[in-house]
Amino acid sequence: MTVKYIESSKLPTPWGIFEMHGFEDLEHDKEHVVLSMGDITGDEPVLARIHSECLTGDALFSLRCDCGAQLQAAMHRIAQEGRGVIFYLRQEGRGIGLLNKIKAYRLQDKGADTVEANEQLGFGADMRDYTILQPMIDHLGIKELKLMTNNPRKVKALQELGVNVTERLSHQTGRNPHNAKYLSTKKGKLGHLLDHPEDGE
Ligand SMILES: Nc1nc2c(ncn2[C@@H]2O[C@H](COP(=O)(O)OP(=O)(O)OP(=O)(O)O)[C@@H](O)[C@H]2O)c(=O)[nH]1
Ligand SMILES: [Zn+2]
Repeated sequence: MTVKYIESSKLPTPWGIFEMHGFEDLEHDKEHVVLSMGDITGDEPVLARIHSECLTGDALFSLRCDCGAQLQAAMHRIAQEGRGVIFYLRQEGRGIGLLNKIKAYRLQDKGADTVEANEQLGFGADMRDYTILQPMIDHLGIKELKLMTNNPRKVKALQELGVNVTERLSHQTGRNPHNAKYLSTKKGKLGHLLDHPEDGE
């Protein structure tokens, strides 16, 4: 197995006290973190967020995307329910890494959209690989997920890997004037299910 469980500790947050589990991903040389609350084993599907690292949005308050708001909303929803899990996967920039994301942002500053920018740099629109999830899910004893996401391709990718997603829960938040075009592109080119009227049909 290339993903190894290391240790767990408490993580107090503004929304409640989570349990934080650290995993080492030997294949990709990454350290992943899972936050859980309540008993996530058992037959009842677990409220879950599979969140891809976004240093700019999650930690630096960037308004270019909706990641930070989605992360906070997920923590809030889980705390309200008292049971759930957040996989914080170190797949920065949809898998291209932070420095390439900055290059992509530079191209977007000059007019490209988020997909065109990746392509101009020689990457696919979405380079993420979710195979790392299975060992973490198995270790934590999770059977089924109800997933907070607007991305149906994420649900499909997980189901193809054998991860049981029973339900997709819409997770729309964090829209602002700086990310409106970005969200429209996610809807138009990446198939995200967003229902703001400005995002078109
Ligand atoms: N390459 C690239 N990555 C970006 C850009 N904006 C955000 N990201 C990354 O996109 C990832 C989040 O993916 P999103 O497409 O926003 O959302 P998702 O995870 O597919 O879907 P949701 O579950 O609905 O959030 C994070 O790793 C961000 O760092 C961008 O313009 N270019
Ligand atoms: Zn982001």
